[in-house]
Formats: sequence, C-alpha cells, structure tokens
Amino acid sequence: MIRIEDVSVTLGDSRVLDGVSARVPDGKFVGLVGPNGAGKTTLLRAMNGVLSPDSGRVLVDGDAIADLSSKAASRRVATVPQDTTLSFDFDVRDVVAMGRNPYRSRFGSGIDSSDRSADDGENSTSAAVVERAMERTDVMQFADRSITAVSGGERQRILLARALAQDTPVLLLDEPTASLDINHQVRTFELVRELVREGKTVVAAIHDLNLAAHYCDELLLLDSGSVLSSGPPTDVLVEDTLREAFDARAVVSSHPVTGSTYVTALPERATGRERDGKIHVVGGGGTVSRLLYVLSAAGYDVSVGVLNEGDSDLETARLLGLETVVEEPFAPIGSEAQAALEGKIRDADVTILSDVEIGSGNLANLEAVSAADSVVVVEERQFEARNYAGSAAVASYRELCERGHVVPPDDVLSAVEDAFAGES
Ligand SMILES: Nc1ncnc2c1ncn2[C@@H]1O[C@H](COP(=O)(O)OP(=O)(O)OP(=O)(O)O)[C@@H](O)[C@H]1O
Repeated sequence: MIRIEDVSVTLGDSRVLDGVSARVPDGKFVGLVGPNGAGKTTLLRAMNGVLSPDSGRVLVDGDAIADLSSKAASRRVATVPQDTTLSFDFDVRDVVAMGRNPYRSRFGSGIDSSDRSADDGENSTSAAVVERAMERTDVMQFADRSITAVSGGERQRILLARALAQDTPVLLLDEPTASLDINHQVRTFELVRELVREGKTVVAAIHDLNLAAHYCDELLLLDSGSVLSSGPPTDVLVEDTLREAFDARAVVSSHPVTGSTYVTALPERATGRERDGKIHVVGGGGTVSRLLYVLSAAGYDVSVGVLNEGDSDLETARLLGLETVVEEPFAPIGSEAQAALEGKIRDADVTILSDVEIGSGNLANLEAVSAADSVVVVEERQFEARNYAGSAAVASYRELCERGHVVPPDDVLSAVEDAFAGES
C-alpha cells in the first residue's frame, strides 16, 4: 500500500503540490492524469524518495520513503522517468543490469546476501532477471548495442526493462508510452496489466485519457498541485471535471468496441456569436457522422434520427453525447419513433435533411420534415440529376428543396448560420 499523506512541495517560488493525499492499494494500477504542469512528475518524485516534501509524507509498505536509504528505497520502488536521455555510452544489456544495483554488495559485483533473486534459487540469478526483463519489453535485439545508438522509443522500453530488473513491488512510470508507436503503446500497457496481475503496484502519469481509462483501475486527477478527483475512471472522467481541469470541451461516452470510458475532445466553439440553437438532423446510413461532429463542435444542440440500431452514425451520435431517435435494426420507422421524430423536429430551430434516399419508404420522414420551422437540405447531387419518377415522396422532397437552403455537404455550417440569421 502506498499512502500519500498531505504532501506539499515548493519548487522555486511555486507551490507545485499543495496538500495532496491519496492511497494506492497493493496490486492496483493507478493513472495520474491532469494538465501540463499539474504536478504529476513532482508527485512521482516524492513517491520514489528523490524529492523530500516540505510537509507531509509518502509511506510505502508502512515506511516513509524519504527516511529509507537510497538502496532500501530502490528495492521497493522502481521508476521510469519521463526524460530518458542517457549521456553515458553503455551497452543496453549493462543499462538494464543497472536495475540490479540495489542488490549488489558495496564491494565489487558480488550479489548481496539479501538479494531476493539469490534466495529464489539457481534459476533466478541476476542475469536471468535481466534477460527476462529485456524479453518482456521487447529490447533483446538491442542488447549489445550502445544505449546512445537507439531511438527514443527504444530507450523508453530499455528503461522500463531496467525498472523491471529492479524487481520491486512498486513501479512508477512517467509517461511510459510518450515516445512509443501504437503497437508498443498497447504492448507496454498490456505488460503493465500483466505485472499488476502478478501483484505489482503501478502508478503512471498518463496524458492519453482514453488509454488511462482503458488500462487503469483508478485515476488520480491533479490540477494545479491538488487532487481534483480520484476513483474509478468512470467517476473521474466526467465532462464538468474535465472542463475544470483542462479548460476543454469534451464528450464522455463509452467506447463502442472496448466499452471503456471514452473521452472525445471537441474544439472550442468558434469565437463570435454564441451558437446555442437546436438542430435536428434527418439522415443516416453512415453518411452524417462528419456533419454531426461539425455541428456539435460549432456548439449547436444537435439531435439526430430516426437511425436504426447498428448504424455507424448512431455510434457517432452516442460518442458525441447527442440525443437520438432510434429504431430497431433494419426495421421501418414505427409509430413510436415517428412520434419522437416529429417531437424533435417541432423542438428544433432548424432541421437538416441530409442526402436521404427519396422513395415511398421515406415519405413519412419527408412529411415530418415539412412541418419544420426552417429546413436545410444537404444534397451531394442536384435534385434533377437524381432523376426520380413522380411520386408523393418526390413531390414532398421537391417542395422541401424549394422552401429551404439546398447546399453541398461542405456548406452546411454557413447555411445553418444563414437559417438562424432568419435569411431563409
Ligand atoms: N525545479 C523547478 N523549479 C521551479 N518550478 C518547477 C521546477 N520543476 C517543476 N516546476 C514547476 O512545477 C509544476 C509541476 O511540474 P510537473 O513536472 O510536476 O508537472 P506535470 O504534471 O508532470 O506536467 P507535464 O504534464 O507537463 O509533464 C510546473 O508548473 C513546473 O513548471
């Protein structure tokens, strides 16, 4: 168990940590999240004993880490720093083997009698621990190369190997995947989960909130040196808290594939007049996702439907946190969905009809749209080019086109602005 008790740290003139308290239970993976400069690295440095707090303390397995000798502290806590630059010219294998230093006697390279690996018997020599650490972090191929001759991402994995070779119950990682390609990001986090399953306690500063949500048991959100929120990712990653910490608009949903809490950052609303109108979008079949994103990023209150369950546009709408009118997969629009659609169109200031197919199956949709206050029709092709034979649906669609703005997809935002400006 790691206990962080009311830790405050001042660096230069600034109070970098201000009364931080938290607990990390054994065998858990806790993600430290928060904006740049929030104090994540500083907290990790207080946790490994490199930095002594001005007040408060960090206890690891009951002992204040700052009071332990550096050797004793290094047997409890291993750290992979954010800055992995190493200026000395050692072979990679030697760098990883440095993880064994806390177990070596002060004289020469003999193994200290308290070396846990020595206690483990013949097969767990230091060399074997080092080899295993290199295998798990996929750096064996660099073993005989100089540490100065590997890439930043490779160096990051080598320093993780060194931390594993240290064989400590606690592992601290500062942005462990910052320089890693997508494959090694996932492999590293999967490895961390495996280490946690084996009983290690891991705390990692992580900028990518979605990776943090997916892999961590709990998150500790720091903001300006204080804990703003802590607990399971679903409790910490909520829109209001994210706005407060990161000063950013974000939508929180669950990822359609993994089911993990998923944060989608939205661009700030364009400056100028506040776009606070309601828009309902009729369209789907995988064609309106970008439109939904653009409109909600612009700050409008957007709803969409009727969408069938299974439509990728529905996933997008859910990711963006939009209101939806939904029908069963592949089913025609039933009376309940029809009534909900009519309600949404009634409530909306502007209704967008986006490149829908015109046919008898869509007549009810088109008639519902004809009750809208203001209509924008998105058309990839000119109406005439569609060459539809006369039918009630075509007549209804033609009437909507005559009444509303007809625009290509790229011009929707300006057409919507015109509609709000009352120029329709
Ligand atoms: N030696 C120092 N002297 C003065 N201020 C410092 C010093 N080291 C760090 N700071 C400041 O302390 C604050 C916290 O820094 P820290 O590196 O802990 O933040 P962080 O959350 O890890 O940030 P990032 O996400 O950018 O890595 C920052 O505002 C930083 O500028």
